[in-house]
Amino acid sequence: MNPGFEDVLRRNVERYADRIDYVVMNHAEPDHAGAIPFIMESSDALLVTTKKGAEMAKFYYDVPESRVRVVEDGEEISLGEKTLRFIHAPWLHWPETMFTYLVEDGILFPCDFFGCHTAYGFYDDEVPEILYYAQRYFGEIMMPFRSMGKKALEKIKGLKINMIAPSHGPIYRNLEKILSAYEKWTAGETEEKVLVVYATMWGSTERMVNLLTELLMKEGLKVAVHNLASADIGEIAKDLVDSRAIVLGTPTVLGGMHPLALFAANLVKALRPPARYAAVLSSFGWGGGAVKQIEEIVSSLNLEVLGVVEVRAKPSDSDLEKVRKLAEKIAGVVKV
Ligand SMILES: Cc1cc2nc3c(=O)[nH]c(=O)nc-3n(C[C@H](O)[C@H](O)[C@H](O)COP(=O)(O)O)c2cc1C
Repeated sequence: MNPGFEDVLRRNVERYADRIDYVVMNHAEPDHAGAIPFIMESSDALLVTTKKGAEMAKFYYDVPESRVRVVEDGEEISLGEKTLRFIHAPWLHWPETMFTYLVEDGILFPCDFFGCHTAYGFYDDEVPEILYYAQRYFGEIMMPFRSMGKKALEKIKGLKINMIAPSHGPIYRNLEKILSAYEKWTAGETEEKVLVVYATMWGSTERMVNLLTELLMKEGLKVAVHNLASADIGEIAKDLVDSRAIVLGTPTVLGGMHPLALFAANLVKALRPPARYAAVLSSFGWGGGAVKQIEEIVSSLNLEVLGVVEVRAKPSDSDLEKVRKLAEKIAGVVKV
């Protein structure tokens, strides 16, 4: 629980129990574990976590070894009528993460996995656009750890799960939709979709972006376009989850990429999306430099560059023809 909400936590605990024996820490990040110093001080509880979690609890929350019970993968703790089973699920999205499974009720507490950044709705079926929130969260938090997510999904396959109660967003009592979405996202399955992110100062890059977008849409592709001057980074992360190609548009600024485009390129690098193809649109005034910089970044990613259209000042007719050719090439590989 977030630091600053200790009193809320205390009141909630007092409603249900007169003592605490165990505090389960699925994840050490402060939004989940920030109240641990308070709860450890005000009780004799043991902190239940993975080995890595014990190390994190020591550094973040000064919890001594004597107050920790390290649990192995699959280990259970009986609370009398209820049993908690701990499932190691590392790197979702920190190294210490685990899931807790309440055996008798079939409730899985996967912490951040399956999360949504929305406070709207208690159960999934009360939020019609739940998959939108789930995809956005996946893109922002889980996408770089797709292979670990895949392993975790395999691990919980044999469990009888009635509900999934993540630590952010609604509780899932209908599992099929979210499980099949996670199967797809962790496998890196993309759609016939192109993500276009761009910056522009005087509209030249934007003219090429607009033409490319129009042509790709005519080809029947989904196109998500974000002008970086006003873009919502979470939306870009969401669109990276299922886009097969990424187009970056940037003018040259001071011998390199526009700072917003540089930011976007670094974001793509960090989030490790499943896209396979890239293309670049760029404009310069005298000497250029943006394309060289973007090519350096893209070469460190696992992306095939389908084309670069670089124009001086404004795009000429022959430049626009190159954009048309690029659109054809993109459509040719993105459509399967
Ligand atoms: C602040 C600023 C810095 C620029 N730096 C360069 C530069 O270093 N090299 C260059 O070739 N052009 C430079 N330019 C010119 C732009 O790259 C050029 O105007 C380009 O056509 C802008 O594309 P846009 O219309 O998509 O914004 C600069 C322009 C501005 C406003």
